[in-house]
Amino acid sequence: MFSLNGTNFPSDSLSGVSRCLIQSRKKVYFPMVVASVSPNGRPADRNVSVLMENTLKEMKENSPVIEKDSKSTVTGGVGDVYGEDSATEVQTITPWNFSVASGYSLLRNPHYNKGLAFSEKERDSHYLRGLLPPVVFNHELQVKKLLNNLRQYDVPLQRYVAMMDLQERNERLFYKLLMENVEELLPVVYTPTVGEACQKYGSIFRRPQGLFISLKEKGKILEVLKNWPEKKIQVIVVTDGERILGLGDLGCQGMGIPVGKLSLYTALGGIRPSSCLPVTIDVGTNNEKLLKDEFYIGLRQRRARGQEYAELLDEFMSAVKQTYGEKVLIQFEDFANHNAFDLLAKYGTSHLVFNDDIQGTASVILAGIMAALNLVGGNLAQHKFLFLGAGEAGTGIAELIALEMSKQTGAPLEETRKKTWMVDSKGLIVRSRMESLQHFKRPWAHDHEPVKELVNAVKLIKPTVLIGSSGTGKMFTKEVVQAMATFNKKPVIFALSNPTSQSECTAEEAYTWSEGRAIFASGSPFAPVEYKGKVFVSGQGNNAYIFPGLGLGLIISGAIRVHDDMLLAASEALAAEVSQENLEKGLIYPPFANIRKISAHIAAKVAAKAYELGLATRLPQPENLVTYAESCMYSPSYRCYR
Ligand SMILES: NC(=O)C1=CN([C@@H]2O[C@H](COP(=O)(O)OP(=O)(O)OC[C@H]3O[C@@H](n4cnc5c(N)ncnc54)[C@H](OP(=O)(O)O)[C@@H]3O)[C@@H](O)[C@H]2O)C=CC1
Ligand SMILES: CC(=O)C(=O)O
Ligand SMILES: [Mg+2]
Repeated sequence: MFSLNGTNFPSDSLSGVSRCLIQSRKKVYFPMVVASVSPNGRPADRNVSVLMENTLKEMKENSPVIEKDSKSTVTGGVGDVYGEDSATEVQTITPWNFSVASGYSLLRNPHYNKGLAFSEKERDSHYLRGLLPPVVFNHELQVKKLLNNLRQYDVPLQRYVAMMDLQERNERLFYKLLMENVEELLPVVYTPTVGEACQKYGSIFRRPQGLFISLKEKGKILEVLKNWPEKKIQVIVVTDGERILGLGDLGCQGMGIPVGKLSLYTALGGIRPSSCLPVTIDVGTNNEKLLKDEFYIGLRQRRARGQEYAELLDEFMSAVKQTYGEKVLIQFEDFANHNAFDLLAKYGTSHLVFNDDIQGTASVILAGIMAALNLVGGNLAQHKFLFLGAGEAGTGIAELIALEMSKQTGAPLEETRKKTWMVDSKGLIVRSRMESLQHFKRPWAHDHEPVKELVNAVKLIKPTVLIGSSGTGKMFTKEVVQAMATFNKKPVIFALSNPTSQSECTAEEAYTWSEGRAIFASGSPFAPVEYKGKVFVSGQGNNAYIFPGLGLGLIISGAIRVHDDMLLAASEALAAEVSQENLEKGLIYPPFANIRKISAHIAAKVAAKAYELGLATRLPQPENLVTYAESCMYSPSYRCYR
């Protein structure tokens, strides 16, 4: 008989190796799998078979964050099962703190499955004989095969489904494939394809991903969080699905976004997948088409508003803090603006939260502008900005530009904001509209006569930088782009709306209509364009450049709050990664191929800022934050199971 935190088990119910786990003093043999407990609480036999060997020292070294990358076959992480505190203690067995992985179950467990890459020895020791064909593939060959398979699909959604299937089957293979082919596969797991996937989520739904918290779970969210199999969560991306990209209210089907964003946290920012939690809050949908769709997966009711909504969100935010502590990062994603700004203001002072659409986007676009200044000349304060779209993305970017300008010139924010103009669905935002404006638009209501059409606003304001954040496609017409090109030698144009169908213009339109003079970036990627014998490559102005590195920086420093200065630091770090060679091609963002290195630099700057502001709790501050950030990143290399 032995006891695990008060629960007694017959000693023959665990294999010898697991007894070794309990008994060993010097080395801790830490099972990936503790036990499968039957309803009567008895561990099922043969389940403790996959072991990772780790010394206590290694565990302590590994403990701060995520995962120490390691070339070793056996180390490579802490807390994959229990988290850092588990090094010396086996946790109480409850239905949610163990998993089964041996033999057939091992092949069905995406965290540990290696498919054909299981070695002969592993096949022997982990009851896999006969469950796999005789061939052994290495990781590289598996990646090659999958890439070949993916390229056979002509329809992007088929590729998306294939990638999700892989993630559900073999997580490490999924991440290796994604990380090594990030430029090719980002558009599959992220914008634009993830937009279509959300629209059709009900039809393509196979296995649930992430946590669904609906009004039905009101009063029980703490329990719902316990149903999630992982205990050590470091990043949560949460949406309520009301503004999914530029596609509007997709209700519960917005889950594709947190899932996609978090796979980028891992692939681009090195956050361990098991510490990422995608969440969709389902308060209904006002999308009539979905409400009538028999395959819709969410609550079939119109959206809850007011107190009912606020109470559910409040319960969620409290439950998260109670379950995962105050250092869990919560990223708000794709909320409609009537909730987004309020949620950020409400929880920004009590939780480690940021809104990706408002703040992450601001940071990435400010970086792009900083890089563009190398091409167009002048400093920030010498430029004039016009936005189409005065919502989360638009006003978020505008505010960060004003803040940076204020820091650079010493001018008050009220002054630097005057460099920015905005057009919404009712036309130019001017002072005479003040009374009817939502609060986040008011700082941008300057003195001017009313102007209805964008093209007229462009002609009157004469901006040097035009930014589309309207969620409405094709708004940068030929006339608009040509107007920009009449008074700018090199007009800077951002068409940020996602997915591609909602882009304010295409790369081809921007280059052709400006006669090859535009400095162009877009939210969703465009293929290179040939114009008059020259090839133009455009950058992707997407918050995916920022949030993975920002998150990594917050985690490695143990930050307890997000501060605007961290966003500015992230912008500077990203802009510094744009090489002369990139600029010569007209690129104002570095290639995504280098994103892990870029994320480490962003993380280091963000972490340094957290220490400087006294918001970091992980002490002492590492000497070299870049090296430290890199050393903490998740590696998808397979582990050798003993
Ligand atoms: N590239 C990136 O990294 C990111 C891109 N985005 C994209 O930006 C877009 C907007 O997102 P977000 O700011 O959150 O959305 P919001 O709903 O908060 O804001 C949209 C704004 O666009 C205005 N608008 C809509 N249609 C028109 C039109 N035909 N003419 C003029 N103005 C219009 C709205 O006007 P009104 O207020 O009058 O209704 C509103 O001000 C989305 O497509 C999203 O995918 C968002 C975040 C990041
Ligand atoms: C990129 C992103 O966050 C959006 O389009 O909403
Ligand atoms: Mg978003």
